[in-house]
Amino acid sequence: MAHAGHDPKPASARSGSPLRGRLRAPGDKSISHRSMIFGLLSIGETVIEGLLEGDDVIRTAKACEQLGATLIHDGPGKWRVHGVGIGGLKEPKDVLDFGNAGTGSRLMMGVAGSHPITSTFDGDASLRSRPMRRILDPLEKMGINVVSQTEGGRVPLTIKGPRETIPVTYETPAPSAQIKSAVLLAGLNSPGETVVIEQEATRDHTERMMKLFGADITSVPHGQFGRKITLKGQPTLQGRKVIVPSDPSSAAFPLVAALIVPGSEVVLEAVMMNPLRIGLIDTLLEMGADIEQMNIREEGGETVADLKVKHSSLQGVSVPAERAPSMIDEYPILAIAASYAQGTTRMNGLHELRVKECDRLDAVAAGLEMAGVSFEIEGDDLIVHGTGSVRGGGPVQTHLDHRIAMSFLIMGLASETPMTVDDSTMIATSFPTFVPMMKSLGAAIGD
Ligand SMILES: O=C(O)C1=C[C@@H](OP(=O)(O)O)[C@@H](O)[C@H](O)C1
Ligand SMILES: C=C(OP(=O)(O)O)C(=O)O
Repeated sequence: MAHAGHDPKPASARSGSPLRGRLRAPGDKSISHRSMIFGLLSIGETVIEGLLEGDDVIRTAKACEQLGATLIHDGPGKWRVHGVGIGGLKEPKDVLDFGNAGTGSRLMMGVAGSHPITSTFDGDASLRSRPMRRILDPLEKMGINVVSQTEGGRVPLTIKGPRETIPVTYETPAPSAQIKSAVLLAGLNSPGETVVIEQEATRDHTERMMKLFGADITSVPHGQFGRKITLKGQPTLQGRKVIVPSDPSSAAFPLVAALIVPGSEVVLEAVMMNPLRIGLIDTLLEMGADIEQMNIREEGGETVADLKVKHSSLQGVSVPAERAPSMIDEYPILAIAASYAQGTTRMNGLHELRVKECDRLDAVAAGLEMAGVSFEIEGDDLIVHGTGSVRGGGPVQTHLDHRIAMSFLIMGLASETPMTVDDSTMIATSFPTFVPMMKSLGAAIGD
C-alpha cells in the first residue's frame, strides 16, 4: 500500500571486464498477467510454465484468488489455476492491491467490473498517480458503475458491475494495449459483440490468448497502422496450457549492455519476437548493432529466437512515432544506447511515456543530465546527442520505476565513473533476477 513502508535500496554499476555468457530472461510480464486472468475466467485447469514471478504478476495472481480462483504453485514458474469461468467471479472481501502494476490493475477492472460484484482497487504511490479514466470511460459505457474514486480517476477506486454488461464499439483514445484489453475482457461477459478499434496496433497478447482459450475473436487491419477487433461475448473458456516466452522488454537490458561494453559477446535465449514487441531490436539494427537471430522457432504460440549480441559501434538514428507502440517500455534503455552512439538519435512521439510508473521522459532527462549526456526535449520528442562515451554520475532518481533503475545501472557498465541509482527495489516488479543474471555475465553491478 502507498509509499509508506517503502525502504529504498540504492545500487551502483561500474565498467569492468567484457560481458560473456548466455542467459534466459524471465517470462514475459504481459503474457504472465494474462495467463493468470484467463485461468480465472476458464472452466477447468490452466497449467502455466515459465510464469514471471515478479511482484506485479504475483499481485495479479492474488487478485485472481480473491475473485475465486484456486492457485497451485508447483515450482519455479510452474503454476496451476483452477478457474471459476466467465460469470462465476465472487466478490472480493478485501481491497485488490495491485502494488506497482498498471497492467494487472487495468485489465482486472475490465474483468471484475463486468460481473455483478463490488471491488476496490489500490496500489503504491506510483500506481496512485496514474490515470485510470482511460479505463473507466469505456467501462462506464458498458454499464459499469464507478462508486468512488480519487479526483482525476486514480486508485483507490471502487467499481460495481451491472447485472448485465452492455457490449460497445470503442475506439481507444491512445495506443494502449491496457485500454484495449480492459474493454475486451469486459466484453467477454457481455452479450453480443464487443468491438475495439485502435488507430495504431498495440501488443496483441489478449487477442491471441482469447483465441487459445476458446473465444470467437477476429482482428483485421484498420487504417494505415491500426486494427479492428471483434469479440463474441459470453463464450465458455476452457483451461489451457500456457508456456510463457522470455520477455523482450527484460532481455533489452542485457542486450544493450552487451552492445555498449567493449569486447562483449552474449547470447540471450528464447526471446519472444512478436512483431508488436520488437521495435527496439529493429531500431538497434538500424543503429548498426551486431545482433544475430539464431534458432528461430515457435514456443507457446509465439516466435522466439536466441539472440547473439556483440559489442558494436552504434550510430544515431531517427525513430518514427508510429514505432512507439512496439517498443513503448524500451525508450529508457534506448536512450542509454543512444548516449553511447555517435551522433544524434531522435525518438519521436513519446507522449505515452509520461503516464508510466513515473513520467519517464522527465526521469530519463534527469538521469542523462546527471551522467553528462547532451540531450533536448522538444514537445514529446527526446533527442540524444551521443559522443560514443558517457561520464557517469548519480544518484539518478528512479521514482518507483523499475525500468529507470535498470536503464541507468546498464549505463554504468561502460561509463567513465560509476552510475548510481537511488533505489533498486522496484526492479523486483518485472525482473527479480536482474542483478544476479547481469553478474553472471561478469557485470560489476550491485549495492
Ligand atoms: O498490455 C500490457 O501488457 C502492457 C501495455 C503497455 O501499457 P499501455 O497499454 O499503457 O501502453 C506497457 O507499457 C505495459 O508494460 C504492458
Ligand atoms: C509500464 C509498465 O508496466 P505497467 O503499466 O504494467 O505498470 C512497464 O513494465 O514498463
